[in-house]
Amino acid sequence: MQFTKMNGLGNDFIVIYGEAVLPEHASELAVKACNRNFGIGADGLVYILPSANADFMMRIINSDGTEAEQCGNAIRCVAKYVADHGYKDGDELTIETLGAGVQRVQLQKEDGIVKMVRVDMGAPVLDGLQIPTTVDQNPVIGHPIEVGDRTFHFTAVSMGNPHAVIYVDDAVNVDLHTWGPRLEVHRLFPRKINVEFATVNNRNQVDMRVWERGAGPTLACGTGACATLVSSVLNGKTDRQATISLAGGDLFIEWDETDNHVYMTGPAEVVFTGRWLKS
Ligand SMILES: N[C@@H](CCC[C@H](N)C(=O)O)C(=O)O
Repeated sequence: MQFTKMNGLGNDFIVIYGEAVLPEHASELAVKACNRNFGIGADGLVYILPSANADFMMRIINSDGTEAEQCGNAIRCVAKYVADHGYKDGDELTIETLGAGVQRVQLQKEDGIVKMVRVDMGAPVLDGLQIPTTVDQNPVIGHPIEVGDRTFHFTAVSMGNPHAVIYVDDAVNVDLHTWGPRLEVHRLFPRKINVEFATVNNRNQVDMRVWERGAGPTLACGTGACATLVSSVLNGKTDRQATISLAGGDLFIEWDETDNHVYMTGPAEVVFTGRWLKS
C-alpha cells in the first residue's frame, strides 16, 4: 500500500489515494499504521475517495480506529494532495465530508505548488442536542462540567464533529494529559468529544490547545480552531476574525456574518511517501 505522510501544522496524517471505497479494514489499519513505535505514526488515517457530489470525498479515521465526521487540517492536506498531483486543475475544488457536507476549497500556490488552503467549513451547529452532550440547553454556552475536584465551563460547538471549548488562564501550559482524557469521555458526552482549552489574548488572537477525541493531544485541530472562534464570538470575547495559535502554528479563522459560514486558512505539507508492508 502506497501512502503519503502529510500534516497541517503538525496534525499529521497517513494519506491514501486510489481506493474506490473505504476499505473494511480501515479502522484496524489506522490503529496499526498510526502507531508511533510499530507503525508509520500519525494522528489519523485519511482516504481520498471518489465522490458523486463533489470533486473528491475525504474519510478520516482517528488513531484509535474510530471514524470522525470531519477534520479541518486533513481537508487542507487532501486539497494539496489532489492539486499537486494534477488530479484537479485550477485554484478551487470541492471535497465531500462525512459529517459536514461538501466543502469549498481555495488554493494558494507558489510555483504551482499548494502552500496555503482556505476552506469554507460551513455553518457551525450550535444546537446542543445535535452534538453528543446530555445537556438540555440550546445552545450550550458556559455550562459547568466537573472532573474530580475541578469545575470547568464549556461551550458546545459542532463543526460536523463535536467540540467543547473551555476558557482557562493559560491554555499554553494547561495540563492536557490530566484533564483531556477525563473530559473526552465525560458522562455529559455519550459519544465523546474534542476538548479545546483557550485563552483569549485580545479580540483577534486566541491561544488554544487541544485534546482530540480518538487521538489525544495533537499539535493542531482545524475544526477545533473553528469551534474556538465561534465560541469566542458567542461569549463576547473576540471579533468574528481571529488568529487561533496552536502548538503547531497559527490558523486564521473567520465566521462570516452574511452566510453564517466559518472560513479556515492555513498551510498543508508533504513530509514523505512510502509503502506499508505489514498486513
Ligand atoms: N484534527 C482534526 C479533527 C480530527 C477528528 C477528531 N479527532 C474527531 O474525532 O472529531 C481537525 O483538524 O479538525
